[in-house]
Amino acid sequence: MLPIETIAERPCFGGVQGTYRVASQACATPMRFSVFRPPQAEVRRVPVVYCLAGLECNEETFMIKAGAQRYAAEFGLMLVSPDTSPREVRIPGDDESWDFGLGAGFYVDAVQAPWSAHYRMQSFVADELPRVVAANFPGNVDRQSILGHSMGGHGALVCALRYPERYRAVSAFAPIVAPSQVPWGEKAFAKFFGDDKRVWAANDATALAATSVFSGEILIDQGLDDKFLRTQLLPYKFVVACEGTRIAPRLREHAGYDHSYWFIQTFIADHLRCHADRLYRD
Ligand SMILES: N[C@@H](CCC(=O)N[C@@H](CSC=O)C(=O)NCC(=O)O)C(=O)O
Repeated sequence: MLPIETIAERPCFGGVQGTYRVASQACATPMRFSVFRPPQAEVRRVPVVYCLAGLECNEETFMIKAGAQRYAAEFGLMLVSPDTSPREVRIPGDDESWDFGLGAGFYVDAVQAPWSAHYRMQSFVADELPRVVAANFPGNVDRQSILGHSMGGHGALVCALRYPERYRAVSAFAPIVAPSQVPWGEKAFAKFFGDDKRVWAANDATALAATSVFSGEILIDQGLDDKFLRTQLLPYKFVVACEGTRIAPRLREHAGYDHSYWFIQTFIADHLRCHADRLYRD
């Protein structure tokens, strides 16, 4: 059993928006997450979309800022958004910078001490959360998908490329696609993984593209006025890495849009419609 504590629940678009806490075995510390139950979940189990937020965010950021619930209610999708790092256990150095540690767990399983004791966000998202959802909510975890923004886009892509059998769809907003090659990722991976470049590659969407058996389209939206585009995100590297594979990135570039949730709000309906199409397909 994976019992949860309810922190708050409120009506939203005919469904319920809630924040919860679970004693995570993966992270060996309590973890928070939020869930939107659409109205359809009153009478049946509904497909589940995991929504991964970016640096400095928490389990509420995507739910409050993305404007996703209106569409999830329309399409019959449960939304699940985890916190972006452990918080109730502290590790020296976890708050020294905004792009590593607290609020910046990078959705990977650290292998290097001291981080490896608790920073196991990939196991939390890909293994444990589905079991938590199945045990406590009317979500159908045989029909799951995943999306994310920035660091969360990296997390979504890596989860889908590593575990394609678990997700029927994946998409991303302004994802970090090649963490091994950009400052945010280099800093985090050095601390989480040390020098073992095989572990780096196993957690890097651009490196994984050549070997993943994932097949299908991946919608990626990118604002062209995003201040992180040319230094941290580099979506074109992923597009090139997918050439000759069965992964089909559909990169849409949007003049004038930046890295913010205003950008995400603008295109979230397209993402959830794509996810619903695949989640409700036979
Ligand atoms: N403090 C930073 C900016 C942090 C930031 O922009 N975070 C993004 C995600 S970045 C990649 O993962 C975010 O989603 N923030 C929440 C929001 O509400 O916008 C700086 O100094 O630039």
